[in-house]
Amino acid sequence: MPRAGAADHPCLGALGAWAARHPLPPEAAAASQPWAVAYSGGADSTALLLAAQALWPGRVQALHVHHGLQAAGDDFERHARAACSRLDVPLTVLRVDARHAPGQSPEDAARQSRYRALAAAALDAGAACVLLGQHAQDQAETLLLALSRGAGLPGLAGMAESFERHGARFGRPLLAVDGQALRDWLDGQGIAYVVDPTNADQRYTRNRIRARLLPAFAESFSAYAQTLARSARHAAQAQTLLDEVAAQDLALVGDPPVIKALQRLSRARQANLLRHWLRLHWQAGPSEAQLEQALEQIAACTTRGHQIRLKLASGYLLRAGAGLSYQPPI
Ligand SMILES: Nc1ncnc2c1ncn2[C@@H]1O[C@H](COP(=O)(O)OP(=O)(O)OP(=O)(O)O)[C@@H](O)[C@H]1O
Repeated sequence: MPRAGAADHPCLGALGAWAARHPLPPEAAAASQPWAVAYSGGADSTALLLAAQALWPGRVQALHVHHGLQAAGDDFERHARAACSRLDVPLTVLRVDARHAPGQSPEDAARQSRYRALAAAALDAGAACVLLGQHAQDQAETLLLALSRGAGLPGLAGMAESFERHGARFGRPLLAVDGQALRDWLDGQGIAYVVDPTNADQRYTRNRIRARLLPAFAESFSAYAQTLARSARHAAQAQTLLDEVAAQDLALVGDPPVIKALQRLSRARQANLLRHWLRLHWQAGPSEAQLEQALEQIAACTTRGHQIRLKLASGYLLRAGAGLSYQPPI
């Protein structure tokens, strides 16, 4: 791989700026903890791996997940091994069982098991953070996907540039980097990467958005990736405020919420509190119709004998004495 640390690498600036915005905790920085890069072998994570290696030589580890789902998985692993050996970057290959449960989408199952495996491997390796390769067009797709599903603010906030999952820290330093610029750079350098054949499968909504919607957007609004990203940041900021209000309200009405105290809040604050409460303890997200029903029931709950039992997300909201309780699915 020629000129791996080239100064014109389109991800270098973004990675450095991201690291400055999200400094490592002092003990991690002092111990020179390694950075883990989630390396699929595709263009985005290849560019990220090269940028990380250029910025922190000798402190980068690659993590490659073999999902065991498609025949091409073995080729991806072979490619990852060869590329990391050329770059002199230590690589850990993680084999996961990504089969989906009934009712779960295959992509979601693969994503869940991937994050779990990456987090466990990063903790094992003592890595400070796992870096992911999503770029500006991925963020735009995420936003359009959220809009197409009628998502609320958490969905419209798009992908976070730093978050914690399964006890590990993750980062997405390339969210403002143009995907085409990154691929052009790799091609110009003669750096090979794999192309996942399922990315072209138009049965997936995300792929249809990428293949049809984004080109149409780009034709009419050349700065669409930046403007959509700005909208995502506004939504994320508003969601942070709503979470703060919900946390204050929850402290006021009790956890689990006392019905009489809940009824004293405005309907919008009740809805915000219930969403927050369900997400906080059970990562559950009720539909708009379910939430409306819950609010009706809470408003009608003015006598001792009034029972509440209704489906909320995939569990049940119940009345338990003076308060609410939630029964998650078994
Ligand atoms: N099999 C994998 N092993 C390790 N990391 C992965 C794997 N698949 C995805 N990732 C990480 O998650 C990010 C987003 O994944 P997604 O499936 O959206 O992208 P991708 O098309 O695989 O991207 P890339 O071009 O980097 O391969 C990737 O950039 C990479 O950092």
